[in-house]
Formats: sequence, structure tokens, C-alpha cells
Amino acid sequence: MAEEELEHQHGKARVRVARLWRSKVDGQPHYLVEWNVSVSLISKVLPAFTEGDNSNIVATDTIKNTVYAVAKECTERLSPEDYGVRLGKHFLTTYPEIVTGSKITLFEKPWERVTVNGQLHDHGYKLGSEKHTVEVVVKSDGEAEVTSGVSELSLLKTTQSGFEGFFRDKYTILSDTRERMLASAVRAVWSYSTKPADYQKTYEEVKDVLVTTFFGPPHEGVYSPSVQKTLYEMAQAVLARFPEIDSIYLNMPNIHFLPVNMPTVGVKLGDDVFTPTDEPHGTIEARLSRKH
Ligand SMILES: O=c1[nH]c(=O)c2[nH]c(=O)[nH]c2[nH]1
Repeated sequence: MAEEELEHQHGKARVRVARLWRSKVDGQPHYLVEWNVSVSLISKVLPAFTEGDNSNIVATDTIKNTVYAVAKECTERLSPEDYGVRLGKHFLTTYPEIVTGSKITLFEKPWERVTVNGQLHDHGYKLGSEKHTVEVVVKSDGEAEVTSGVSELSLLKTTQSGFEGFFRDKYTILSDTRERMLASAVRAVWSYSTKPADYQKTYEEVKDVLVTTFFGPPHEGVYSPSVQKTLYEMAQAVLARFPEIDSIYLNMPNIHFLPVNMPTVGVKLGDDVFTPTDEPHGTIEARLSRKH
């Protein structure tokens, strides 16, 4: 056989990790980052390719867990660059006989602290990605029926959320909790009984009422016992504030941030390292209308 050369690498791509730094002092803000991390290792595993000898493979599952474990070890807030350097070096120092190089690529999701009543919220975050949506239907009488809405209003709070006391049967695994992350990409659509003075201003104000009700006051927040209850309170707040709105539909996926649990390396369930997941997600929706 002709001489050959095999260049190879392996790793794990698109590991999503959310790192939450809870304040050491009560009543101080929480800091959250969400990173999407890919790792590729250059290592001495030629026999794995040529002979089926796996003995030197650092499993890609182990690589994924390392992303979480190193995030956990970062006890102080740090930049994605500093995290990347720490993670990349970790593989060379942990497996000096095997790993000869590492490449880390990552991006940070642009979660920003939300402003409520003119103040930065202690545990509320938002992605600046929402869209103002409109539907206009013109009937044969020439009248225009306008519905306004907002979509992709991505909100996340790092505490003041729980879910407990739900129906249990043999298929139920979920534990009760009074401490979890709550994230949603809110879609709202509302209709008017009378034309508002200013559609744009009403849109901004409805959005503000939705956001303020979701998060509660800037420091203490407000406890959410479920997405359902929070959705209802958001809809009620809009109808209470805007007499010209006669109905509002809210669609609030429950976007799960699953606590990572790796007791062997000190990563404890529900603590400060999470896997954000897009799918599957809970779907919770309702319409609240005034009774005429
Ligand atoms: O707020 C929630 N509502 C649910 O209906 C539900 N179901 C679930 O598994 N988690 C949650 N959370």
C-alpha cells in the first residue's frame, strides 16, 4: 500500500451553556451569559481511525461535559475570550499525553438586562429582537379592522419562578420546584374596540405593560407559579390599562433552561450551570377578552 497521511480531529459542536452568577450578597443583581461552544481536539488517536482502538479517545460526550464543568469553575464573571482560553488550555493540561492542540469557537447570545420603571432589573433579561406585527382586514363596508401585536419578545428571568403541585401520575418525572429560570419568546396579538389615538405609542406601552408584568419591580421581581398564571396576569394588566383594547391573545412557549447535574465534578442540579434548549418547549397560550 502507498504511504498515507491522515489528518484528524474530533470534538463537540454547538454545546449550549448558560452560566448564572448569583450575587454573594443578597439583593444584588444576577449576571447571566449564554454561550454556544464548539470544541475540536487534535490528539493522538490515529489507532482509533486505523485499527478501531478507542483507548485514547477523549469521548465527545466528555468534551461536552467539560464545557459545563469549566463554566462552573469560573466563579467570577468573565469574557467569552477568557472562558475560551481557559477551556482550550484545560484539554492540554488534563490530557498531556494525548491532546496536542485544541480549538474553541463560541458565540454569546445577546441577552441584555431589562429596564423596568426606568431602572435596570436585578434578574430580568431580554433579547432585543422583537417585531411589531399588524393585521388589517378591510370588509365590504370599507371599514378597516386592525389588530396589533408583538412577536419574538424574548424574556428571561433567573429567579422568582417555580412550578409545583401539578397533577402527577406514572409518567411524571418532573420534580416540584420554587426556583428555576423562566424564559419565553412571547407572541401577543390584540384587537381594538375603538381606534387608539396613536397606534405606535399604544404598541410601545402595551409592550411595556407585558414586560413589566412578566418581571415585576426592578429589585424584588414577582413570583411566577407557572407560565399560565404569568400569562393571565400579563393579559389582565393590558386590558386594565387600555380601555380601547377588547381582546388579547398571548402565546408563551416555556423555553427550558435545564439545570446541568454532574455531582462528580461539583456541578449541582439547579445551581448555576444550565443547558438552554429550544426544542421541545412547552406551549402555553390563551386569549382574554372583555365580556360585552
Ligand atoms: O409553567 C409551567 N407550566 C406548565 O404547564 C409546565 N409543564 C411543565 O412540564 N413545566 C411547566 N411549567
